[in-house]
Amino acid sequence: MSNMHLLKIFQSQSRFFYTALLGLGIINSFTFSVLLLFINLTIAGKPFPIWPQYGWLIFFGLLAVSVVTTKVFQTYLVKLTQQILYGFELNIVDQLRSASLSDFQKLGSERVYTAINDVRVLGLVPEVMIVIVNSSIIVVCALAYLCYTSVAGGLCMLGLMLGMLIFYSTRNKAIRKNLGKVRDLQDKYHKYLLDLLNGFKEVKMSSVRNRNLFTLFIKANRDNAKALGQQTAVRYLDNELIGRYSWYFALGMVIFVLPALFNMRVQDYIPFIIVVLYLMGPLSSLVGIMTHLNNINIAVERIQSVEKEISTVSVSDSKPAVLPCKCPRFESLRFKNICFEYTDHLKQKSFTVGPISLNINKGEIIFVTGGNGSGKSTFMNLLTGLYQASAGSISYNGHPVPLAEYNAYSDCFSAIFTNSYLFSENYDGFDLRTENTELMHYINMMQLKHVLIIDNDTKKIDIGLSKGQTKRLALIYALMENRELLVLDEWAAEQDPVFRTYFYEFVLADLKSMGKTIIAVTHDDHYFHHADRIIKFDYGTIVNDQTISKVSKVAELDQLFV
Ligand SMILES: Nc1ncnc2c1ncn2[C@@H]1O[C@H](COP(=O)(O)OP(=O)(O)OP(=O)(O)O)[C@@H](O)[C@H]1O
Repeated sequence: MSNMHLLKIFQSQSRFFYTALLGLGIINSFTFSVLLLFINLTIAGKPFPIWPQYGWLIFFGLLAVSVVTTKVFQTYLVKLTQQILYGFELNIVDQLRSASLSDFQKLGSERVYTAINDVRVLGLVPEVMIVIVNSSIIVVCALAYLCYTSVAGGLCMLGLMLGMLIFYSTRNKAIRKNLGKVRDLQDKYHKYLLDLLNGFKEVKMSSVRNRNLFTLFIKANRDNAKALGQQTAVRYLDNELIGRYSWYFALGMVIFVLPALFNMRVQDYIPFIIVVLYLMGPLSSLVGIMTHLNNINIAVERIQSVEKEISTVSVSDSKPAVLPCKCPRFESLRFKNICFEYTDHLKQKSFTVGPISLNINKGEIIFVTGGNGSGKSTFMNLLTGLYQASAGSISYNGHPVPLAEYNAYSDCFSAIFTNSYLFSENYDGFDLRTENTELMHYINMMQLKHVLIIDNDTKKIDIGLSKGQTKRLALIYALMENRELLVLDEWAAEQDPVFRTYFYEFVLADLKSMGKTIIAVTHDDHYFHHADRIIKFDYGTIVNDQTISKVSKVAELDQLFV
């Protein structure tokens, strides 16, 4: 990404950006030129050509104008940068929440963490931009002044600077490559950290795993990053060193070579010496700021690539047309030739689900069964609109559901997945007070009356539950969503035998009488006779879809589905 791109981002945030930049440029170039002229005239013992008696006033007046202009621009830039910085941050999260599940799974949380960290780097923009603008103006003014004094000398200096520019841009390319590698290492580092945090128990349970994770992955990664970081820092410092000393070299040329070459008198080459000295500060600032500029450019590049990846197939939040905000009463759901493919990192198909065709009717209790890896969870993700089918169509109450309405479609389901997650805050806005009779009814139903602690003040349920209890609380929350379609993925797997029997024999019937339609993935073949229908998956397709008559014997079911 070029620096121009960064400027474009600023212009897109504030349409006065280029104008402000130009204003600052004009005022400061005028100021710096006049200051340079003053210095040279004073040394040459000449008065200022306009209003010589008010020279001091012009000098300090211009300084004041330049300080005020830079201050105004600086403040404007800081505000703009913060706006862009927080905008980027929110945009990443905003796009993430509307991304499809498969995009999110492909992206990986570690990339998101690195991008969020990268956003912070943008805080350096005001400092970098002010240095670049002011220093470049001084360089241009000084060169122009030099050319005005002596064309040959000015061109010599210009040549020297161009040489330095080419030298820096060549070295900078190598540095940018290194910085890119450091960021890739950062992505991996975040991944290993997530492994350590999410798999803490597993890490503690094996000293080999524990040691390998640390030494072979985390430490090796950090060692690599350290080596690259050192190499980059040394290169930067070398650049600075070469830049500074080549300018001293230029000074030496001016003092010793120019006078001899062009047969100059002292007063002729004094302006050169002044200009060279005048340029030393800005040039070294420019070289010094390159580190930050590179970091900013790389950060923006990476943030934008993450944003682009997230936004490729993001589902819009726009108001649904077929499915209004509140889901219409459920009557039927139809899957027609639905297909889905997982792809590997080379975009090759790794597993295909479908074509799946089926109808689900109001009030049905459907058990979904099949071996490990047969496609049950993938089907559940397709059913709930979390995955978008590559072919086929879904109809809700006879109306086809377009891609743009998948969010609204998902809102028709309550779902508890195998690795269900309980949030730290009540994002659903549930009424979590003991006075809420509905809540208390569900708590009784889940036999958690003496386990859950409801804090009426904070309106929160204190969480510190076993796995089975957590799943029961998840079901309470799911029921409080008051949705007609309930999807459960191996919900009862963590329940004790007594509660499991109670769940299949009584809870399911209760939920059905409340008007729920239930689709549950289960391996609990002892309870298959509590379903109205059993769907069996194998190799990604439905191999059996059987309605269970109430008179069916458990033995018959065993033959059919096990
Ligand atoms: N995120 C993913 N990326 C790529 N392939 C996947 C992904 N998730 C699942 N698969 C593949 O899809 C196939 C079906 O997986 P799925 O999770 O749907 O099976 P399942 O029937 O639910 O299995 P289980 O009973 O073990 O939970 C598996 O072979 C798996 O390798």
